[in-house]
Amino acid sequence: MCAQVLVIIADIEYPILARVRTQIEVSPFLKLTRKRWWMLVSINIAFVLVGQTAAVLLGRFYYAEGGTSMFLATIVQTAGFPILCIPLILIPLPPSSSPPPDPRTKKHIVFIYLSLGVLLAGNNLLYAVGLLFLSASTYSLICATQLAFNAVLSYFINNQKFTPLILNSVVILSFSAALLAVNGDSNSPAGVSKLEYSIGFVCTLGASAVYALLLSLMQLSFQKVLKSESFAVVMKMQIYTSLIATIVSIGGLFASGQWRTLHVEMENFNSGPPSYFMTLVWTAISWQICSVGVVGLIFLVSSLFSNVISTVALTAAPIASLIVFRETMNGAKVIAMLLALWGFASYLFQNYLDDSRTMETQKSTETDSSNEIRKESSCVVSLA
Ligand SMILES: Nc1nc2[nH]cnc2c(=O)[nH]1
Repeated sequence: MCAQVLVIIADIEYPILARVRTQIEVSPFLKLTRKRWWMLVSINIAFVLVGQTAAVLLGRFYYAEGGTSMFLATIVQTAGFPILCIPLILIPLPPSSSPPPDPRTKKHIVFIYLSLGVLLAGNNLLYAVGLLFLSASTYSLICATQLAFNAVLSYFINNQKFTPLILNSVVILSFSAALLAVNGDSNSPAGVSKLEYSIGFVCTLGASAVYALLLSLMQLSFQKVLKSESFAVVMKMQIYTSLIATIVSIGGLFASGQWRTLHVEMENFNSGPPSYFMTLVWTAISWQICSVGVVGLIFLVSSLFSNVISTVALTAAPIASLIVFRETMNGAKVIAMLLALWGFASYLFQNYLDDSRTMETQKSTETDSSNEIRKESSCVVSLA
């Protein structure tokens, strides 16, 4: 899951513009000029866009070339997690101001990592089954519903507000998925039956829902137990949950007996064993590049922005798969894509409104308090 922690989600309470201002002007940790800030944001957007698109296409390529192991396709989504230690080591962290957790809290933290790690493994297995039966374009467009699930779940779990614009975005993204459900897909992988298409659709939709649930639960853990959303804490959450998910997925590979056929699968891979190996390695690397971008955007801008970018990036996969797999965009897919973009726009516009309101309030509070100070100092002057 590229975005697992990642998209720790829709913190509408941290509006984008307000956060941008705060990060640039106030944070001594980031101390960025506006130009450098924009450069870093652009680099991280590129990481998400390239990492996620490459990972989805490579995942489809693995199946298209004769790969059959859903568990192997699950493992590669998290197995590259040691790469995440690089930014954790390279980026200097400010000394922690909070006391170390007591033994009870430590137990809770271990429980959180374990349960979220297991949920993440299940989530990645659902994604792997979805991609087995669907074309890359249909798969990606269904994944875009994660934003709608996110809006609904964060209303119940994270007390996020649900406005008419958010409702509009949920309804439109649901229409987009429904259109793909009833329309079928002329680009479905060879030999996929109607029933298998339905299984692929349901698993991908289920994965998008579980992904949104993971994000909301992670945000809840940061607020209630970890009591921090610092760079190190978020990175550690990403690393430990990926470690657990990788162990669980490897367990699944052995329990299912799929490991016995891996050797044959590699020998029979259409483009040869070296290509088999490189496909898996680069899928794992691509998911981690995407993860670095998602976490980077959370810190540079906000988790909401990060979530929206990774969802918008999903619409790049259908375009890329036109070129790579010669898939075609039929009318239904084009309309589904336009609906998805409309859904994102509606979601973003709500955040823009929240931002503007927060900045207005901030400005008037600042003006009020500077007037207060002026009044007080004139008082002091007159008293003197
Ligand atoms: N981990 C993960 N995240 C995704 N987000 C969209 N598609 C996927 C996927 O296949 N795996």
